[in-house]
Amino acid sequence: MLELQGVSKQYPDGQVALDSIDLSLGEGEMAFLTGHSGAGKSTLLKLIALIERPSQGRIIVNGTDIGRLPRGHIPYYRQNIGLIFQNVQLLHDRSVFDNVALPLLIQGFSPRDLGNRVRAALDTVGLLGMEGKAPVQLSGGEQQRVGIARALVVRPRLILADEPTGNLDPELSEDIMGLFGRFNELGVSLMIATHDIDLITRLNKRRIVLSRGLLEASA
Ligand SMILES: Nc1ncnc2c1ncn2[C@@H]1O[C@H](COP(=O)(O)OP(=O)(O)OP(=O)(O)O)[C@@H](O)[C@H]1O
Repeated sequence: MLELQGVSKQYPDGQVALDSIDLSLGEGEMAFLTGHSGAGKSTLLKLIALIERPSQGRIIVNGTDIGRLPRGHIPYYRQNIGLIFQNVQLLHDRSVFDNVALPLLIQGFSPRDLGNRVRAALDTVGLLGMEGKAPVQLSGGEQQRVGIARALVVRPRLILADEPTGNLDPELSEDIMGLFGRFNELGVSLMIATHDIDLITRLNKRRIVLSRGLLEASA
C-alpha cells in the first residue's frame, strides 16, 4: 500500500526533519506514528499527502511512485487518501453538509447522488442532524469530526491522520479510534500520528517511532 525508500526531508531553512527513512505499511495495516514533538511525524504524513516534497528518496503508494505524478494529478491523488489533520480547515461560509460533500463534488458526483453518502459519513462520526449548521456553530471537537467525515466520505483505502483526537475529550477520542479500528477491519490502511500513548497501548497496534527525524522503531 505504502512504501518509503530512503526518504529525507530538509526544509528550505536547513532544518532536517527526516533522515533516510525506510518504511512500509501493508494493505489493510494500521500503525501509530509516535515520537517527541518535532520528531518528524507531521512531515512524514505531509510527504505522503504530497503537501511537501522529499529532498531525497522515493514514496510509493499503491504501486505508483508519487514523486513522478504529473502536477495535474495531485488533487485527484489527494482526494483518494483520507487526510485528517488536527487543524481541520473547514470552509466557514459553507454548511456542514457542503463541507463534507466537497470531495465528492470534486470527484464528479452529481449533487443529486451525494446526499446519502454525506449523511452516512456524518452518521459515522455521530453528527447526523448537524448538516445545516455552519462550522462556527459547532464546538472544536465537532468541527474535528466534520473534518473526519469529509475525509471518510470518499471511502479511501488509505487514511493518514495527524493528531486526530487532539481536540477531543477522552471518551470521544476513544470513539474515534474505535471508528478507525472498524475501518481497519474493513481493510482500510491507516497511519495515525498521535501523542496519546494510553490509547495506543490499549489498541495494541503496530507502532512506528521517530526520533529527531530518524526511524527509531517500527514494530
Ligand atoms: N515548514 C517548515 N519549515 C522549516 N522547518 C520545519 C517546517 N515544518 C516542520 N519543520 C521542522 O521539522 C522538524 C519536524 O517537524 P514536524 O512538524 O514534522 O514534527 P512532529 O513530530 O509532527 O511534531 P509535533 O508532535 O510537535 O507536531 C521540526 O524541527 C520542525 O521545527
